[in-house]
Amino acid sequence: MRVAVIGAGSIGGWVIAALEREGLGPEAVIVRGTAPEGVRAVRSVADLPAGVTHLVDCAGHAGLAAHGPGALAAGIDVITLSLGALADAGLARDLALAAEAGCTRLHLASGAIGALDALRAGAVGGLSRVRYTGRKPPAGWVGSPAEAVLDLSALTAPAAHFEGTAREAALRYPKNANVAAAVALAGLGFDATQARLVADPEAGGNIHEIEAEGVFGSFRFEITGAALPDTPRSSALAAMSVVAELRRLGARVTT
Ligand SMILES: NC(=O)C1=CN([C@@H]2O[C@H](COP(=O)(O)OP(=O)(O)OC[C@H]3O[C@@H](n4cnc5c(N)ncnc54)[C@H](OP(=O)(O)O)[C@@H]3O)[C@@H](O)[C@H]2O)C=CC1
Ligand SMILES: O=C([O-])CC(=O)C(=O)O
Repeated sequence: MRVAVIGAGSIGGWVIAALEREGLGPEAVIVRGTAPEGVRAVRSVADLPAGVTHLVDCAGHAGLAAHGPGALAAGIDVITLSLGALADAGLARDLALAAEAGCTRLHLASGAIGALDALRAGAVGGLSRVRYTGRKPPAGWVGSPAEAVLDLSALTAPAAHFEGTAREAALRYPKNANVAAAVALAGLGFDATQARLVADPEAGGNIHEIEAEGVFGSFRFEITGAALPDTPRSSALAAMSVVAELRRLGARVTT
């Protein structure tokens, strides 16, 4: 396994350091601006060193759109955290066609949520209702459409700023609603999955909740994720899930 990364922001920086600890390079990092010291910075898939087998996308929707199809078509598997980008049907189709052409796979990291395995299994028997609620402290919504409906700095009680389908959430909140997309893709799909996004001054972290019902029964899952040290927006678990996915892909016995 020879690994490269797209993006050296909050998650990318954590992942690069973790890959070094795991003995997995990275061989190179695709960046737009400057790269952290000690890594080989490149601008595009074409500049990657020969022999890279896996490209880890930590750059958000724009990074996946810019580099995902090219990597997949060139024979490089892609592991992404930008699941919400798949709410754009055109990009989802391009990625699938590129993977087909390159005999590769696009792997969706579990990101900041869990219980996707139960949703995937439940979907086989039939799901009747899946609802996702994402709750972050106000600072976690800075730079998102929440700012148009709430005064985040003055909030004293929890306030919902979005209610709709997972597709709308993923498209409108590209930096904040990838978990809504993960829940949708594992379960009822983008249009039948309900999503609710809340700014909560009392939240002790990034809280993600799934309520699911179906032939299998029902479950409720909730996780309070600690944010990465340099951003209140992104959960550390999202960065960890990329490395977990690489470990899974490299194992003979997979969980
Ligand atoms: N699935 C999940 O659970 C989660 C998914 N995410 C996704 O991960 C993304 C990254 O999060 P985070 O690290 O906190 O965000 P940051 O803004 O800290 O980092 C994003 C980095 O990607 C770079 N980038 C953007 N576009 C490109 C490109 N085309 N080519 C190369 N680099 C690019 C940015 O560069 P520049 O500085 O030049 O803009 C920036 O350095 C989020 O936007 C979100 O979509 C986040 C949290 C959870
Ligand atoms: O990191 C998180 O807690 C979730 C997040 O931003 C996303 O779903 O895009």
